[in-house]
Amino acid sequence: MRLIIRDDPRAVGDYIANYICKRINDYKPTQERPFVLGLPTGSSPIPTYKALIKLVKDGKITFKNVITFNMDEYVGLPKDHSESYHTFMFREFFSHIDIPPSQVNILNGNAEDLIGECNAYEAKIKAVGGIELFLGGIGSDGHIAFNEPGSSLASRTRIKTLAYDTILANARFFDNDISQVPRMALTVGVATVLDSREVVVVVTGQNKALALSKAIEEGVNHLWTLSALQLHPWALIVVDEDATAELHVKTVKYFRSIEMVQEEVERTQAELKARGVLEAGAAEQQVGSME
Ligand SMILES: N[C@@H]1[C@@H](O)[C@H](O)[C@@H](COP(=O)(O)O)O[C@@H]1O
Repeated sequence: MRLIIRDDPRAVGDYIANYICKRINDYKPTQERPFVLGLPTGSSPIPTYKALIKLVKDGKITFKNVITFNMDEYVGLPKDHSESYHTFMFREFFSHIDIPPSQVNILNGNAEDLIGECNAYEAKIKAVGGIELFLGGIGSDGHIAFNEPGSSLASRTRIKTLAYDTILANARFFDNDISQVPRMALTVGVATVLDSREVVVVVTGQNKALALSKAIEEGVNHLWTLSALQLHPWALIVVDEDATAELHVKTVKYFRSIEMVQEEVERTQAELKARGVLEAGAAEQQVGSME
């Protein structure tokens, strides 16, 4: 696992957007071989979405050959409700980029057969070849998607009852009225996220600091579902300074030193490539660090 620390949420968003942009461009997606991207909702990914929109507008990236799968959706909230994740995604991201709406996948929390909906979602992910990169966020109790504390780390897309803490946290989007917050959601499982070839998670704000420390400084534990990322071969967590508040100083120093060495390696590789000592492909392969 790699941990990248930036000053504030905006710098975190810029870092992740550039990272995703590079991944998609290096993949060279086509209609026959699209890039499959998993996406979250929440306030934390908004700076990333803003930065990605700018990259699209500046012509640095296109989403024409990208297929997306969202992490979760409330059960029973009308699709066009201002706080449905469907509305959120189009308002904050999809309406501003060039992705064909037919390539956007979001769970239907109003399906007649909710279990069938979840199973079909898993099947569709499989049918398009699996998710290349899953971008995620976390709740303050460490949940990834809506995998609340106690979720099975082997879980798949399913119906989930929300934790009271999450209902309280999300009440800010429902006029601070807890009674308006849906009690259930459809969510991809922890194993669905772990199945993707790469996972990138955004964690910003002091209210996520405890969850971050539990997830990276302690063992894999279903009470902090983000900790399952320790089992993934290619995971990256990008955080702001505030989110590091509960980490040991030595943890922060360690991950900073790794980033420094990684940058040095990348610089050397780029220089060798420029001088024709290394072949282009070889340089990229060596630099793509997996933990
Ligand atoms: N289901 C979503 C999660 O996917 C998201 O990570 C979390 C954090 O939201 P925020 O980024 O607003 O703190 O909110 C909800 O619970």
